[in-house]
Amino acid sequence: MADTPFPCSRTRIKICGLTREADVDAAVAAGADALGFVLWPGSKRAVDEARLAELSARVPAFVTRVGLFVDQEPALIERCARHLDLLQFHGDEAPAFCAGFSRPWIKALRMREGLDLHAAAEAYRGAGALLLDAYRPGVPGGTGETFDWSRIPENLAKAVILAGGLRSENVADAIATVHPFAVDVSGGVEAAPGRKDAERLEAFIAAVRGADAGRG
Ligand SMILES: O=C(O)c1ccccc1N[C@@H]1O[C@H](COP(=O)(O)O)[C@@H](O)[C@H]1O
Repeated sequence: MADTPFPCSRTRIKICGLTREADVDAAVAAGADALGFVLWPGSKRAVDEARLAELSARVPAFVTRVGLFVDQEPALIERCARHLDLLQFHGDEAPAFCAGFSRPWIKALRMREGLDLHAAAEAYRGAGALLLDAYRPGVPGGTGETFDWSRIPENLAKAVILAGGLRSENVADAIATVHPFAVDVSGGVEAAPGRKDAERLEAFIAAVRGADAGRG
């Protein structure tokens, strides 16, 4: 097992951007640990509050329901929280804002040049983890792009959820390089935006499990 502050023999897997019942069922059946629902209306994968309630009701116990928000209204976030286990803040939310709700939270950081991850880990010390995503100007996330994984220090004081352009073909390399606590995928398991592909989902989860088995 890697010598990191958050060693884990089983990399947790979050499947994000679910919009359909069949995809929720497929992700649960394939063994996902967490399911993400995008509440930001600018996304091609957006669901509204009513749809969130329907989809989250299908999720069995011990699978974490995560709501993704981008600089949104506190009242909306708190209403959605009723159907969620964890909040994912994917915009420019300040630490105090993220901490102001009735659920635990994680903070997404886009890996723009010059980002000091140690400073961010200290600033967002109330987060359950930091989710690291690719940076593309003007786009808050879900770009399907990777970033230079070697920029992630091994001794970060927060658990890392690695995101950004992951797919079954590159996730084993990503795990070997970063030793993340969890991986997060959206576009890499889709047939089209918001429509997951059961075969790609299964291949992704098998690739993660294969990488875990190879770590010894
Ligand atoms: O999925 C979206 O549309 C989205 C919109 C705004 C912010 C984040 C979004 N998605 C998240 O981005 C990462 C990486 O996604 P991908 O695997 O590269 O497609 C992941 O956390 C998505 O949930």
